[in-house]
This record gives sequence, C-alpha cells and structure tokens, in this order.
Amino acid sequence: MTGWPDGYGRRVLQSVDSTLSEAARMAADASGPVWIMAEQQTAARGRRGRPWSMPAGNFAATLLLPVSEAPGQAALRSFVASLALYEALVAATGRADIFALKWPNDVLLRGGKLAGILLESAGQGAQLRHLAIGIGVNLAAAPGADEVEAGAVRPVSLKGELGTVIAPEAFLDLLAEAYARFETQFTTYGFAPIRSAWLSHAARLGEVITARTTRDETTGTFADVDSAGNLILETSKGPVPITAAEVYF
Ligand SMILES: O=C(O)CCCC[C@@H]1SC[C@@H]2NC(=O)N[C@@H]21
Repeated sequence: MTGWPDGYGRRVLQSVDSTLSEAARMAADASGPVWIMAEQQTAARGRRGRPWSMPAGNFAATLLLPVSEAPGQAALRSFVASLALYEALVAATGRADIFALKWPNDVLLRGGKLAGILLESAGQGAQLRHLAIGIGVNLAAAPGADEVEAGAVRPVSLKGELGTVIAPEAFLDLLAEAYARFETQFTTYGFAPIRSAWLSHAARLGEVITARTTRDETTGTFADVDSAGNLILETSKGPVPITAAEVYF
C-alpha cells in the first residue's frame, strides 16, 4: 500500500455539484495542494462545455493546486496528471499494455475512453494563482454511447472491460501518490522527462489522425508533442503545431 503524499490535503464529499466548482470555492483559502473527491456530482462538466456523466461508483476528483506561474507552464500539468492516471491504473490492475494516453489528456483502455481530465485556472495578468485539475475515471460503469457526441471515442469502464473492482477512495490513494511523484519531477526537472514518458504511452503516435477545432480541421501524421505541449501533425504542408483541439482517429 502506498502512503498518502506529504503536504497534500484530502477532502471526500458525499455529493457536490462539481469538484471543480468546489475547488474554485475553496481556492482563496488554500495554502497548499488539496484533493477534493466526491462520490456523486450533480453538475459535473467535461471539456468543451459538455456535461460529464457520472454513474455511481465512478471516480471524480479535483486537485486544487496553488501555483504562481504563467498559463502555458501551468497547462503542462495536464500531461503530469495523465501520467499519474496511467500509473495509478497500472497499479490498480497490474496491466500496463492495455492503457494509452490520447492527446491532450484522455486515458484509453483498449481504445475506449476510460478517463478524462479538465483543467481550470484562476489568476490575474500573466500569473495564475491556482490550478484545478478535474479528473473523472469510469471505474464502475461507462456512460451510454448516446450520452457522448457522435464520432467520440466509445466510453468504457474498468469493471466492464477487465472485471476489476476498485473503490474510488482506494483509487484516490494510488492517484495522489503517483501525482505527487510526477509533480516533483516536473518542478525539479521541467517538462522534458514528463514529455518523453507521456510519448512512450501515447495512442496513435506515427499514425494519421485528425485534430478538429470549432473553426477548422487538420489531418496529418501524429509526429510529436513539442516542449510547449502542442500536438505536432506532419502534413503535406509541413509540421503543424496544434494548441487545442479534439482529436479523432
Ligand atoms: O471531458 C473530459 O474528458 C473531462 C472530464 C472531466 C470530468 C471530471 S469529474 C471531476 C471533475 N469535476 C467535474 O465537474 N469535471 C471533472
């Protein structure tokens, strides 16, 4: 059993609107990192303004992280959190071969979407004051295919795919321990080791994928993730860096 990381707070709520909203309410008084977990969320949100469906037994938590850094640097935490999620899932299942990371920050299990991450932040001017890293994992059940948008990766659950049963609080222990290790690596050595570890678990690296924003769409070979976290697609016009998009396989 791993230990709870030093310096990290822990709050477990029975029900809340969204752990991200709770983090925003707590932010002014937080002097150090705090994990906020909820057994139920009544108004959970996903990326791009989508609702996040949360069947009972699934994992929902937000890490409230006080920071004092530029938004671009803080945004790299999505890779830190993805790697921590990957390691927590490997620890929970003993399987490393079946999980993959989808840019920017989903975790796939046998190609289906198992987990998602949503970063929110607050601050003034060029410096952020805090970051909230919201993480949802389909531990027990996946939302129905009709609850996700057309063309999205099919949702899967850990229990449904592997039969593995793990309680959300036990998963929080694994995730918090892994996150603390990667956070220390990030603040000590910068993004480079995080980037190469993330790439070693990346889904569809070297394959043709499509990155879609509300305005346009780029198709190319997934060549790299650069030092700023951009997705690099190799196209007929040369390498195209993508800062934010939804990726389709
Ligand atoms: O769209 C995604 O893939 C991101 C989903 C993030 C869901 C988590 S659940 C915990 C936290 N609270 C929320 O309201 N959303 C995030």
